[in-house]
Amino acid sequence: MSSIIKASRSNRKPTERENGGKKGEVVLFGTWASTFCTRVELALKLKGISYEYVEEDLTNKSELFLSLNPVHKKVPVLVHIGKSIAESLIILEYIEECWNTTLKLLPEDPYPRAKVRFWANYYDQKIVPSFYIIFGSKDKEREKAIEDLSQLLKVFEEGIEKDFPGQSPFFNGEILGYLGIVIGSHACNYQAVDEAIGVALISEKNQEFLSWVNALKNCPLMGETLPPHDKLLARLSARLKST
Ligand SMILES: N[C@@H](CCC(=O)N[C@@H](CS)C(=O)NCC(=O)O)C(=O)O
Repeated sequence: MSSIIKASRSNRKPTERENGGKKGEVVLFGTWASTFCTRVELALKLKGISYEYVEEDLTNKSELFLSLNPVHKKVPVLVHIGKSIAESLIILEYIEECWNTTLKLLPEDPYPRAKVRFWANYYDQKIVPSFYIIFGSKDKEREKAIEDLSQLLKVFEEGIEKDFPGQSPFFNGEILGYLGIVIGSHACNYQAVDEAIGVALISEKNQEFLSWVNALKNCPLMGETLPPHDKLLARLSARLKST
């Protein structure tokens, strides 16, 4: 793995057990603009796990990468002591279970735990695809797609308020939690998308959601892990021009 880019990244020194004891035992294959990879980086940093980062060129996927995720052929892939794990939500759960002596990403109680997983799943199944539809459409079709997103966000807002009355499920106490990672890694990029498409992605009707996202954006770890705004904007604008 000569192309491995050493990528820091922990807020405190990990214990030997946490980092597996040897350099290179945790390797993340990702790409800088991927919100799914940001999720994994956030979880690794929160748990204080040292890792190496390999930037994968998705236009020319390496044989090594394809051998690690032969089913979906997508980033992120986490390799832990030579074993590969794919799919960001599954990787988050793996990290939570494997490094279970450090801070927790998920609530301890099974019921709120299940609810957090439910809303993370809703976000990935319903909301993430609607961002792609907005990005890939124009004019009236885009207006309709933005309205559809607003309705999905309304369901999300109402569901969160009902399931977590008077508390934020996005943080575990003061610390970013599983749902905060899942939502924030994606939605905190909304300004770059707004600027690229020239329309506000999150409607005025979803002020609640916007306030949650802005709270997540203010979290220092989120700020240092998200892709840089200008670089992302340039990437999105180039994508739009080429379609
Ligand atoms: N459901 C997957 C989605 C991952 C995904 O879509 N990754 C994109 C980058 S953002 C990718 O690798 N695309 C390459 C391809 O589709 O060939 C997850 O949660 O990990």
